[in-house]
This record gives sequence, structure tokens and C-alpha cells, in this order.
Amino acid sequence: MSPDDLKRQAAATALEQVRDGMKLGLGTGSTAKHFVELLGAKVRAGLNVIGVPTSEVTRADAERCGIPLTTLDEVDRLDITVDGADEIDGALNLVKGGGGALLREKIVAAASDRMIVIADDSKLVETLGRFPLPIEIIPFGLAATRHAIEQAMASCGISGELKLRSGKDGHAFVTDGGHWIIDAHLGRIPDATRLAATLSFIPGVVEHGLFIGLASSAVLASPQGIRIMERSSGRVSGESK
Ligand SMILES: O=C(CO)[C@H](O)[C@H](O)COP(=O)(O)O
Repeated sequence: MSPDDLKRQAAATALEQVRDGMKLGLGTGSTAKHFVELLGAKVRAGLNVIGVPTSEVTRADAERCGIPLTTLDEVDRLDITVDGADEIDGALNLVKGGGGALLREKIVAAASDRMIVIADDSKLVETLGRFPLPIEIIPFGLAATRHAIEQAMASCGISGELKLRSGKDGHAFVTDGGHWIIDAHLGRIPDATRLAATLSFIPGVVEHGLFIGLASSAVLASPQGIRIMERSSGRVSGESK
């Protein structure tokens, strides 16, 4: 079974949670794209839902699939957001933003009653940080913001190379919000909650890819089957399907 088959299986399992009339956050990335496609098929078969896309790429995909869309200007709460992740730890904390959509993804997830993460099980890690942590910044004051990020990391006892993300044209990658991304190559983030709070204090940082306490469950697909991790009363438990 290919990694893409596993992503689609995870997406199909999350789709089982969708009910008629729901307002849905639509994630970004190759796994979330499977969810959008499968949801689109259900919509064309008569399912009545409305979606809020987390990126312009997902907006285009959802429109192509015939999913009715709205915005968080028009609705203030969503029932479920389904999105992928770059890393997931045992406490359901995440690293996201590999696709550059972390800001809208976090706003949409935070406005949702539930966030279901879908992934192949290679995304499950013991400690976050092997995947470079995306940090969305304002272009103004790049050197000063970079320095502040280094200081923030040092205060959490970690260090690593900070690389400004490039786009396909070789220039700085520009997010849907008009910002840049610094990828922090840390290797290991022993205290993700502390780093998340520390980064949030930096004026030039718009958002970072640490999603702490936002995911309600994760659907992880492997060749052995589907594993579901669920947060309930602050504790995370696992179950195989
Ligand atoms: O955070 C994201 C985009 O900003 C994606 O969810 C993350 O990068 C995972 O993508 P994929 O499903 O392609 O592995």
C-alpha cells in the first residue's frame, strides 16, 4: 500500500464523522486534499455541508469538487476541522505548516469544536522537532525577528539553524497572508508548550507551527490498519480499527 493510499484511508475514516448540516474546516496539504476530494463526492451525492478552506490552494480544490464555501467572517464557529500534520506526538500536539498554511490552519482549528488530524503513521513521533518548525513572520525587520527567535529558543534550551523558506522562483516564499516563513531546524523540542508560548511573545512572529492542545483526535493509517488517538478530559487514548 502506497503512502498516498494510507493518506486516503485516513481521510475516508475522518469523513465518517461528518454529518448533514455541518460546518467544516478544510485543511491544506496532500492528505487534506484526499479529504476534500472524498467530501466533494459526498456533496455531489446530496450531503449538505459548508466548508471554510485553510488556504487558497484548498479553496480552489474545494470549488473544483463542488463543496459550498463560506468564511470565518460569515460564521464564527465550525463543527469539525479535518487537516493533516507534519508531526504528531503522543499528547496530540502537532507541528504544522510544511505547506505554508499554518496561520489560517490554526485560526480555523481554533474556531472548531473538534480538530481531526489525518495522516499516515510515519507522522507520529516521540518528540516533536525532527521536522523543521515553520515560523510565519512579518517581512519587516527580518534580522531583528530572527535574532529574537534565536533568543527565545535559547531561553528554552534549544538551538538550530533558521532558514528563510524559498519559493519555486528562488525568492522568499510568500504565504496567503503576505508573510514569510522561517523554518527552524531544531532536531528535538523537549518542551513544545513552553517554546510555543515563548515564540508567541515575539512582535515580528505572526504565528508558529506548534499546535498545542488543538487536536481532538488523530486518524493514523498504516499497512496494519487504522489507529485512532483521542483526547478526552485532557488525556489521550488510542484505539485500533
Ligand atoms: O500543515 C500543513 C500545511 O501547512 C499540512 O497539513 C502538513 O504539511 C502535512 O501535509 P501532507 O498531508 O502533505 O503531509
